[in-house]
Amino acid sequence: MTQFLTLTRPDDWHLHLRDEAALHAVVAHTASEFARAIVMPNLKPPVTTVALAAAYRDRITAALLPSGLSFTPLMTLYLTDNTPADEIDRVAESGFVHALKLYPAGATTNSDAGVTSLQKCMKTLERMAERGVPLLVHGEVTDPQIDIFDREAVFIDTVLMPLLRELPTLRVVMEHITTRQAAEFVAAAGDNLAATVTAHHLLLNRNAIFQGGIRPHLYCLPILKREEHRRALVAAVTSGSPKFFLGTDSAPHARHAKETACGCAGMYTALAAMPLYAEVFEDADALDRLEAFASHHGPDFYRLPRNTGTLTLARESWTVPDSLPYGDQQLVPFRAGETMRWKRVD
Ligand SMILES: NC(=O)N[C@@H](CC(=O)O)C(=O)O
Ligand SMILES: [Zn+2]
Ligand SMILES: [Zn+2]
Repeated sequence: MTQFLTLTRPDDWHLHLRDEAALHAVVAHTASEFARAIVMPNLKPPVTTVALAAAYRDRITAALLPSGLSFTPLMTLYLTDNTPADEIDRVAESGFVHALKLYPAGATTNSDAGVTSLQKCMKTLERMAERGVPLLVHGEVTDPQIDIFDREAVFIDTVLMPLLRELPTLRVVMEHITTRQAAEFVAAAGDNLAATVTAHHLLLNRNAIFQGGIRPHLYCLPILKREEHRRALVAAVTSGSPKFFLGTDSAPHARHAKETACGCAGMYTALAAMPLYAEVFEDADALDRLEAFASHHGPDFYRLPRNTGTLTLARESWTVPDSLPYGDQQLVPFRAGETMRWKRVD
């Protein structure tokens, strides 16, 4: 049995760091495993311009200072109906903003300012295709008539396919994919389409949300799906295809905002993200493919250099804390109170 796992230092290609006290509470967890992360822009108000992204990047760097960890936040902008095409030129020339994020209005946490119709953004999307700036998509339709478990598959057919037909060179990352349909669509598409996959969608199916009672800490968007879909995701990430890479979608919300009559969507996996992915790959008998998924495919897609340092995990059990400090509140991490199989050792 493998006892130590040393990998090129990985990156997280989908992360929520929040702001202020929350940012201070979480950023070192990510920076202790990952060299870089694509930082999501769904703050309140959202990060819609290169100038706002520069200020947010500075707040992240300042929050990390006490830890002494080296970490590069890769910034993104929140696409709105009114993002001017000229902002894309500023992105392309910035050197630190790496993508724009499409939140269909109303699809998820802090998406109210999101896009109401892609038709309103065509000039801006054309400029992104010209300048090679990737579009990251929360791929779910928002039509309340569509069953929540079908919203990703319907998004592919009704939004993503027409968009890629209209702009065949646009570079797109389908974020946090959760279905067989998404895995198959991405695998079969051109090099300009890739996907991130979370640890929780690889580890759990939708039964987990209701095991012995309702479990608000396992509610996220897109919602967990059937076992058939989880298996398709595991097959995709262990296939060796460069189109799939690591994105935790670690999304902290205070305990009281999760344990309530109408709880927020999001799981906090950043405390031990790599040990979670290691379980998935080990259980699929594919530990030798973890490094490419976690450390190679992402930078290759984003046209960035791979990291030079390493990260080592050891087979060593430890117990995840029941809760973590989160400003003057609490944060319940994924697997709270449970035992982990792998531990980061440097
Ligand atoms: N994934 C989630 O359930 N929540 C994310 C938003 C998102 O990535 O859709 C959040 O910001 O809380
Ligand atoms: Zn999302
Ligand atoms: Zn997210």
